[in-house]
Amino acid sequence: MENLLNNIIKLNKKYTNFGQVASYIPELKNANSEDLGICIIDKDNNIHYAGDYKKKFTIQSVSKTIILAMALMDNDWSYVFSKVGMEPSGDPFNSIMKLETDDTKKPCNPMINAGAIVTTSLIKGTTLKEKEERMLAFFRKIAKNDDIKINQAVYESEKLTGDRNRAMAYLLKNDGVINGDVEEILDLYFKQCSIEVDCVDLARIGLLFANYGIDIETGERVISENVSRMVKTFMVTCGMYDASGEFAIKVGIPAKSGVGGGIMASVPRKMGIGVYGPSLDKKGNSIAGIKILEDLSKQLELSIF
Ligand SMILES: NC(=O)CC[C@H](N)C(=O)O
Repeated sequence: MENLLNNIIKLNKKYTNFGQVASYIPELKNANSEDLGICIIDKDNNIHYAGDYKKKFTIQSVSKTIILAMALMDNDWSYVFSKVGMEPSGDPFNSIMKLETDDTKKPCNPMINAGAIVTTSLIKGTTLKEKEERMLAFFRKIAKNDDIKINQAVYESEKLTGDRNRAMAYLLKNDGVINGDVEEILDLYFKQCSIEVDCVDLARIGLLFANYGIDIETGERVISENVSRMVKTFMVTCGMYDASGEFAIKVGIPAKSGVGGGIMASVPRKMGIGVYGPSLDKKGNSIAGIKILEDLSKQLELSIF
């Protein structure tokens, strides 16, 4: 397995030259565009890795899966889906357009920024501090890593430059889709995106979703079967934004990307995969990361279709 992973990294390294690291969040520009790493944890708890699997990066939009799970655990599902839809948008992750043109005024799905701002607004807690603590505790629990924390520099950079997200959030408040203090909701959203992880953390979380919410080591049910299923389904239909269709054809694994360069993938009943490659394609997905997953899926026959 280690040979296979090392080979896949070697073969696909060249693709890092064809993309660019995200720059619209200034702090993300500091990433090394040539980094590429992978970690796999299978259902028997075997762990395999290659490349820059230990490099830390911010989770960014991969967090949307986890926050969705929390929102579904904290609220009635019908309430959650009265505020956010279940359909792919076909638009870029930060698009604002359909918030105006859709009759419902609710975001198409929880994997685009507008939808994630809604799920973030549904996290329970009496104060912002309590919500942040609950969120961090949940991330630490599902990644089985107590050292997980927020990257303060990225958080501040996002907060300073996140006016597009701010615009969406105010529009959502105006339309009654989110309630409460918009700046507080945004603060929590920027914090969740700035949580620092590595490939091992993403593989571990991916495995939990792959295993329908049961911790393989302890047997504890951490997330319900239905919520795990819903999250994986959103990963298939919307996880790679407006590249989800092509990704389903070529890779065929539920996956979620982030502009920090991470991709978390969940192969049902088999394994969790964490990939890191901060050089992104035009749609904001790790350019070499997708190639790695494509090769891996072919070689290990991982497509769910
Ligand atoms: N695609 C992403 O990873 C986007 C997340 C980023 N924090 C944003 O809100 O723009």
